[in-house]
Amino acid sequence: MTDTILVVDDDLGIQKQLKWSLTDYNVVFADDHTSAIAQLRRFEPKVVTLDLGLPPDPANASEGLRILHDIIALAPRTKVIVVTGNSDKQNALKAIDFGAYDFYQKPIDSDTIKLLVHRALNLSKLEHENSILSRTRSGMSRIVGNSEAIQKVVRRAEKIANTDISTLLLGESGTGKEVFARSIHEHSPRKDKPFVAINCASIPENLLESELFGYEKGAFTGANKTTIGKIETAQGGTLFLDEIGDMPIGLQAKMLRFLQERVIERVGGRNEIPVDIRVICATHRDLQSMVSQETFREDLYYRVGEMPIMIPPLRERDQDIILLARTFLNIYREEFKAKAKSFSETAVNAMLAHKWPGNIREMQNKLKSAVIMAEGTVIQPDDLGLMPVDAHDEPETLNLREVREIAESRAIRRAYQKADKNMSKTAELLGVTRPTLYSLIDKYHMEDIKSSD
Ligand SMILES: Nc1ncnc2c1ncn2[C@@H]1O[C@H](COP(=O)(O)OP(=O)(O)OP(=O)(O)O)[C@@H](O)[C@H]1O
Repeated sequence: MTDTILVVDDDLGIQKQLKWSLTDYNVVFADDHTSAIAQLRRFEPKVVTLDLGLPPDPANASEGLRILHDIIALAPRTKVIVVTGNSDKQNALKAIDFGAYDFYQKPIDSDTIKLLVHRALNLSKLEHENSILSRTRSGMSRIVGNSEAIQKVVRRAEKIANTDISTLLLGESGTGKEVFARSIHEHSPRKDKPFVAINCASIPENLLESELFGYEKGAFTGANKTTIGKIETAQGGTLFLDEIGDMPIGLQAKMLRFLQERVIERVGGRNEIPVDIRVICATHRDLQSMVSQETFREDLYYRVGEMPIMIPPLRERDQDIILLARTFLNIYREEFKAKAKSFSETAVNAMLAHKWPGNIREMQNKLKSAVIMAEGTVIQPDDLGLMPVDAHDEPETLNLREVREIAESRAIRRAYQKADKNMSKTAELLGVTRPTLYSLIDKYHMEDIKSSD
């Protein structure tokens, strides 16, 4: 989409000259305070060039500075390049003091002004991306995600990080349970102590007990020396028990005792060893139904699940799909020195339509191979191993009202992603006004779509 530049100047000659210099952009004009503010509101330009010498006070810069002041107050991220007469350095510096991005002295030279605008625009885009990232990365910096769903989970995790409550992370494989466990640890008072993770599903049943609790010399054949287990290794810190649903029923009673009494005994040992550990568990299984099938102890279930946190699957986090894809694209591009820089529109649509059964892990894998395989700078659905979204994706219903509703809500989502979540741009892409867009969002209950303007 072409970026809009607002030129505030009352000199028609200069307006024309700037229009010709800035052909890569959509240039809009204003010639006084009222029209400048109206255009600012209407087009939300990232860059404004502003002549300081405007009527009714062309000789002094008072009107120009007033406009500058109001632009910065209304849209503080806008980069304003002030244009001054060639002997008016003092006002130029005053403008910089007021918050202008740069100044430029007449006469106007096409190449220079082009370069200035280009740089200002780049900076504005970078700042915008950074602000998204910092919003996304506020607090729990490992967790990339802008959707309301993930932000809610982050807030919940941040709150409990300070406590010692046993947390149970629930969610499909690859949704980020381990990332959350680490983040909780890093935000807890135990952060300088060890974070020890153990996957209960990946260790054979007969070894899991000694792996967790350790063993005394001579406890069994091959136990040549006393060895401490994962629980003792985590002393003072956090123990992450992944796939707790796969813990053998025989070991569950011993786990319960450790969680209740905070003491352990090594295998073959007789001494009770006190432990001070925070425990975080995770599982993709339905523990509640395991309890009813008696494959998971009810008392242990209540003990590990004092505070459950449900991490939503990626397919329910539309907004995060593109943000994560861009994040991984940048990481892998750098890592593999690849030339892929962006996604084609069909690739974006294919990613939004894909169900992501493997969640974020699947996205990492797809992005890695796409970055390596892409022939050009633009990643296509094929590079991602995805089918382009086409007519086969039609809704099953034949009810015209429903068909229309499905098509409309899909179009709103796509426009919103394409417009980088800017509501004015989303409305513009859809060819509706902002109020109409808001009423459609209400009508289709798309509460996750919010203004980031
Ligand atoms: N919100 C996120 N932001 C960035 N990377 C993420 C996020 N969530 C997960 N990841 C990455 O995705 C991968 C899978 O995450 P993780 O191992 O935490 O998932 P999991 O739910 O524990 O999976 P499993 O149940 O299969 O063990 C990891 O490489 C992790 O770094």
